[in-house]
Parts: sequence; structure tokens; C-alpha cells
Amino acid sequence: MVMDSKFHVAMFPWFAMGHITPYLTLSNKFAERGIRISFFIPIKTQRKFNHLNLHPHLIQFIPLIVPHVDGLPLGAESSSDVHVEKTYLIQQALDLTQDQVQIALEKFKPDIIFFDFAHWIPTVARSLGIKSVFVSTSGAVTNFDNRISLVNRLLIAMKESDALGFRACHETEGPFADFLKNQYNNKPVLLTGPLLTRTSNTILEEKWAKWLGGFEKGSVVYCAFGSECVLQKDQFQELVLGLEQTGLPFLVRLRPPVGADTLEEALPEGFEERVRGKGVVHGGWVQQELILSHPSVGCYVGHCGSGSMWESLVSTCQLVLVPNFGDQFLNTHFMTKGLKVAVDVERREEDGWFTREGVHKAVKLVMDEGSELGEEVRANHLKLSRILLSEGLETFYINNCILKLHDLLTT
Ligand SMILES: O=c1ccn([C@@H]2O[C@H](COP(=O)(O)OP(=O)(O)O[C@H]3O[C@H](CO)[C@@H](O)[C@H](O)[C@H]3O)[C@@H](O)[C@H]2O)c(=O)[nH]1
Repeated sequence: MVMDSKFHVAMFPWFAMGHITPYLTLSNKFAERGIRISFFIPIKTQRKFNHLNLHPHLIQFIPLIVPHVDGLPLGAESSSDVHVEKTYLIQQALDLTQDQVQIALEKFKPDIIFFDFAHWIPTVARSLGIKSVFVSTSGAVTNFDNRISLVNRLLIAMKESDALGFRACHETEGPFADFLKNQYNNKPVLLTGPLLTRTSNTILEEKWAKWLGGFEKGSVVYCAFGSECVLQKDQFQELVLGLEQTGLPFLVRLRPPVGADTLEEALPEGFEERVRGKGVVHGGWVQQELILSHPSVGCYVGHCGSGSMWESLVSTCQLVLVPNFGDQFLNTHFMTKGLKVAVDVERREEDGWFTREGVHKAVKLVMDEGSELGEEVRANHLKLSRILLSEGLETFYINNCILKLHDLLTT
């Protein structure tokens, strides 16, 4: 299809796994269509992503040296290196890379730059004759609500850029995208679609394939809260105790909670012995997309970060959501009340915390045979996943984005 798609796009995502990953997925899809990419990335973080660059002849990483900011641990360069309360310092460090970015843009001369948190990009880009596109890794729904877009840098970024982009589909968030287009004086709005990596040529690590393979179809609960979330110790314990109470086998992937160096030291007393052979709590990276599509996994308990949200939407798992911060609350509201494909875990009115009983209740609600709500969310989820996985959907969104970028460059 795409006519003259030989333009050159620079990518500058926020220094976080959950942002770099979808930007790189989009880069791979653009590169498949012949588009050249210059991809800004913190220098040590690059190592974690080299293998995900599927078109190294077209996608060039531009490593950035992230300056140290007082209060950050030495060498910290992405949000997964720090607790969520310190991510504002990573934002300050990101702002300090402006000179490096400007020099690279002058040298490589891209036609367009995609960015999210670096609100100064439109000004720099404009001075160099480069079009800037604010591309949010969250959907249109979370940028619709003031609680999120009050963040000044995002408002400036959206106002100053030449176009807006969202990881979203008309099928799910059409009205929100239209609203944003109106709000921002009819700026072009690009929807990227679900941006799934579909790792068809990779297989699940033997250790997990074997472990999961030991359980009945659809019986295992997989629980993971993305790359950033660090729970309070009490919440971490309530979560695993709630999973234990369900009596179902479970695989939990979490970072150690606040104040703990390891997961083991934070587990409730006697927990490991009680769940041995049936439950695992793991701190290392796992292949989430492959786990979610494993036949033994029947339920996903997650934080509703945007990457996990899309991955879970195209899975056949029943969905239980426990949002922790930022867009995760709006994503959860959208999934439970808007799309009606998931349930959330109740929180106590007095302090907003969840309990083991709440976790247990929500999992049982979707997993118990004969549960009316469980059947309702399963049916809605199945209907939506069929649409999202339908042939041609991804091609439609990516090609459409490229057409809009082409228009942006020629008008
Ligand atoms: O062991 C792991 C842990 C995570 N992942 C993957 O890492 C990504 C995590 O992304 P996401 O689900 O979006 O979570 P976060 O990393 O927490 O994402 C941050 O960025 C998102 C996009 O802006 C926001 O929606 C979230 O709130 C914010 O926490 C997903 O693709 C997961 O499959 C793995 O493959 N293995």
C-alpha cells in the first residue's frame, strides 16, 4: 500500500519499560514498511532491547547518557530503576538530555519525531523543521480525564505538537479520540491499534512451560503488575494470601515490596511451605505474553497498565484488576464499567487498601462455574478479542498512521 513511505521517524519515549516497549513495537511495524527509525534510549537500557529490534538495518538506537540528579540512586536511568515516588527525578534527568537529543536531531535530520513526556520536543523540533507527534502509550480514554492530563508536561506536549497519537482503536475508544481531536483544534489524531508484539517465533522458557503444563486447562491464576509497581508490604502479603485462599494454582510475578530486598523475606510466615507445588512467587522477568496465552492459565490478576491491558484483552483469561497508580485506575474503570470485560478488587473505604478477602472474592467471581458475572465478562471479552485479532485490523491501523504522517509532511 503505502506510497512513498520512505520518511525518517525519530522515537523518544519516556524512560520506562512500559513506554519503550510499545514505541519499539511501533518502530518494528513501521520498519516492516520501509520507514527508517532513529530511536533514543538510555545507554544501559539499550541492552535490554537490542533483541527486540527486528530491523537493525532500519532501526538505529541512539544511546543517551542520562545525567545524575540528586536523590536518584547512582546509575538510575529509567523508572524501573527507582520506586514510583522517585520517578519525577527520572523526569528531571530526561529533561537534562535535551542537548544530546538536539545534537542528534541536527545530525540525523528525521522528518518527524514521536515523543511523550519530553514536553520540550515540539520547540526543539520546530526550530529544526521537524514535525512533532505526541504519542501516548496509553489509550485515548486516559488522556480524556483531567486527573491525568493535568500533568503539565503532558498538556504542553499535547498542545504544542503537530499531531496526537494514542495506543487505541476506534472499536474501543472512538468517542474519546474524537473528543481529543475537538479539544485540540482538530489536530490530526493517529490511533496505532493494540500494538501487540506477537512473539510467534519465541517459545516459553522451559521452566515455566513445564510448571504450567502440570496443571489443568484454564486453572492457573497468573498475577503480575508490570515493570514499575512496588507494593506496600502489607498489600503484597494480602495479595498473595488472597490468591492462596482461592485454592487455585498461581504464578505471581512482582518486584519485592517497599522496604524488602527480596521477595522471600516479604512473604507471609509459613506461606512458601503451604503453597509448595501449587503456587510460585517470582521476582525475575517472565515472558508475559506467552504466559497469558498458555492453555493452563485461566485468570490474570493485573494492574491494568496499558501494555498488560492490551495483552490481556487478546488472551482468553478471565480478568481481575488491581490498579495502583495513574492511568491504571482509568484503564480499570474502562475495562470493568465501559467494556465490561473484567472485574476489579474492592478497596476499603477508610484507607483505599485491598484485602485478601477482596482478592479471593474477585477471583472466585470470574473463575467459579455458574457465576453470572463471570459468564458475562467472559462473553464480552471473547467478542472483543475476536474483533481485535481479526485479520487486517493491525495492518489497517499501522497503514492508516503512515498515511496520516505522510499528510502531515505534505500539508
Ligand atoms: O516480567 C514481566 C513484566 C512485564 N512484562 C511486560 O512489560 C510490559 C509492562 O507494561 P505495562 O503493562 O504497560 O506496565 P508498566 O510497565 O507498569 O507500564 C507503565 O507504562 C504504561 C504505559 O504508559 C502505563 O499504562 C502504566 O501505568 C505504567 O506503570 C508488558 O508488555 C508486559 O508483558 C513482561 O513481559 N515480563
